[in-house]
Amino acid sequence: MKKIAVLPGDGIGPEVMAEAIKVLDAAQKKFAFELSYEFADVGGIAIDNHGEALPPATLALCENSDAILFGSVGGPKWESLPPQQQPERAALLPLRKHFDLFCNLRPARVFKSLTAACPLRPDIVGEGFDILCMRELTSDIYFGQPKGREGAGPDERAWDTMTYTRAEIERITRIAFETARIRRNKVTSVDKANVLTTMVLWREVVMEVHKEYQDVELTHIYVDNATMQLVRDPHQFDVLLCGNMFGDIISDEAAMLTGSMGLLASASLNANKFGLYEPAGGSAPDIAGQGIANPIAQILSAAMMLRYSFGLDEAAAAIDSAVESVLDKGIYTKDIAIDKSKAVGTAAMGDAIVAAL
Ligand SMILES: NC(=O)C1=CN([C@@H]2O[C@H](COP(=O)(O)OP(=O)(O)OC[C@H]3O[C@@H](n4cnc5c(N)ncnc54)[C@H](O)[C@@H]3O)[C@@H](O)[C@H]2O)C=CC1
Ligand SMILES: CC(C)CC(=O)C(=O)O
Ligand SMILES: [Mg+2]
Repeated sequence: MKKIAVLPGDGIGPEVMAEAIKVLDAAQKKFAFELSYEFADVGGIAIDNHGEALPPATLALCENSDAILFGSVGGPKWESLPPQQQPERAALLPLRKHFDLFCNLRPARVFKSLTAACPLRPDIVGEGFDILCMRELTSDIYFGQPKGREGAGPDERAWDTMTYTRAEIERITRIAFETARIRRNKVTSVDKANVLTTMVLWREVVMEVHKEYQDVELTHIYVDNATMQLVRDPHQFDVLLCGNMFGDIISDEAAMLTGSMGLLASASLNANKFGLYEPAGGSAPDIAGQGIANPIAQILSAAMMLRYSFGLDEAAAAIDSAVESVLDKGIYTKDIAIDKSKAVGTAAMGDAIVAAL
């Protein structure tokens, strides 16, 4: 029996999490494995209920579980709190750091039946594309010290520190090359080495590690060009290797190129393959509470959990196929429906995926 810490969080988090649990329940019956779930508050809801975004009991549950299934945190209700107390900074970043979840996998692929929902020109998207955004998740400007703010008036200033160690770059780069070998053998490293010293080190280390992976094609690209090339010709990319901030930005862009933020799943893993699984998007306050959020990113994140944390490849593949077959039948939530009047809600999408499974 594998124990899952389920942290639905805020906004659409609980809505899409309910559908992922339905799908996991159906997968357990079909493939004869057993999961136990324990739910806990995280993010804004935890501030409301317990006075802090990452209560000790939630962290203890995660420590005593085999994997973490995470929804999303944050929203306008908590935006006026001091920055250090906001749900994203006080819960999600510390969780990633605590478990050393440095390797964030965000696969962006266009489902065949969704090419019409994809914002790219049909001649560009063709039959679809398949990119793996590999984002370093525990360093960079999000974590670098010092951070600060001081003064007042026109001289008031604020600062963050972009920082990477050689070891941090090496470990994510090695995984990028290993992963490319089981994909299409190509790594594009995204940096800004023309301006940032941190990124000069990034590029140097990527080139050094590449000496051990000469069979893998390596290209370097500046981040501004990368965002443009993604729109111009996404087919040129296989594994996009990014630091924390650039990967954050690039993965949202890649998500939308597939049709919606609500489609992009993610896995955040440490060296022992302990993982936190969450949609790449946030709590979507603009649609929360309406029952219209797309649960597919959360469901595919649960499938990634089965695959990476538990080696249940067959069950994971069956969930992926169930999602694909539901989309093939023209069952769409509002974000991906061309004819919005025919869109189904969050629960109906979950039910359809369970039925397909
Ligand atoms: N991992 C996390 O917990 C993350 C939390 N956030 C937080 O979430 C809050 C909202 O952030 P935003 O910048 O608005 O980004 P967001 O990703 O929540 O929303 C961006 C857009 O994508 C749409 N969207 C996202 N997920 C969707 C889904 N499943 N189905 C249909 N549409 C979907 C939203 O409706 C919105 O129009 C903020 O407090 C932010 O800090 C943002 C990103 C990640
Ligand atoms: C707290 C943020 C870094 C969350 C986010 O936008 C992400 O992980 O994609
Ligand atoms: Mg993001």
